[in-house]
Amino acid sequence: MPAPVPTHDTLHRRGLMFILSSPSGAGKTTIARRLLEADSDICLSVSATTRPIRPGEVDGTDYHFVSDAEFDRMVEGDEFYEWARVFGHRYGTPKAHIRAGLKEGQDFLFDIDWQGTQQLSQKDKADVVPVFILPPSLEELHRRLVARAQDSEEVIDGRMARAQAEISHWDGYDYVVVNDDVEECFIKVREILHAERMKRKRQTGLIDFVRELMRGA
Ligand SMILES: Nc1ncnc2c1ncn2[C@@H]1O[C@H](COP(=O)(O)OP(=O)(O)OP(=O)(O)O)[C@@H](O)[C@H]1O
Ligand SMILES: Nc1nc2c(ncn2[C@@H]2O[C@H](COP(=O)(O)O)[C@@H](O)[C@H]2O)c(=O)[nH]1
Repeated sequence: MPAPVPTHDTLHRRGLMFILSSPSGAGKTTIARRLLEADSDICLSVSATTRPIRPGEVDGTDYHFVSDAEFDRMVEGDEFYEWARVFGHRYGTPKAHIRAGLKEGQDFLFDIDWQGTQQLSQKDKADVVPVFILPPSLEELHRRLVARAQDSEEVIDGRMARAQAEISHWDGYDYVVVNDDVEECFIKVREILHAERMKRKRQTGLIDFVRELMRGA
């Protein structure tokens, strides 16, 4: 049977790795959740972490919460795409499914820090779309961490102490968005995702489609 003629609706596209990074409390998890609700074509890359679970978090949905020994086993088994130590705990991206998913056209959303972004960019630059979220001010960042009411004062102080060091990595990102108003920030981030999907290099089915157009069929 002859292969079906491609149409613009059925064009194959390679998936992308959409990364959101920011200092703790700037709002990347909030924006990530909005994006996942609004767009069924992107799914969250659920990281493994050794940090304790927070109230309201669900194991397997927000993170895979694992022991130090389990994390060691995963590192030794080469199960991570990238991993890093952040705020005294280890966090890593399990690589199962991601490479195969990208080939199939699945987009993945990553809520990871600058160390993980560097590692993914070094491995698969063409698939990575790195976005950095900035807070409108350090005062507002502190207010948000306190208002989130999920970390002790000591943990919040530690995260604030690291905020400027995190912000110093802003220039390693292709896109930078200030999260002042959540809705405005979400719209900008969604626009970046939509534009990146249209890049010629990602639309791998274009060659056959254009070939058909050129044949005048
Ligand atoms: N634009 C905004 N205006 C006011 N509050 C916000 C805004 N964006 C996020 N928040 C709130 O700030 C707090 C921190 O947001 P969030 O948990 O999304 O940050 P984060 O960058 O993912 O932090 P972490 O790296 O610690 O996970 C949350 O309580 C969230 O509801
Ligand atoms: N390099 C990686 N960083 C990660 C990963 N998962 C989360 N993170 C980053 O850790 C901090 C703290 O997160 P929190 O949930 O404890 O507040 C934050 O910057 C995340 O983006 C990962 O798999 N790799």
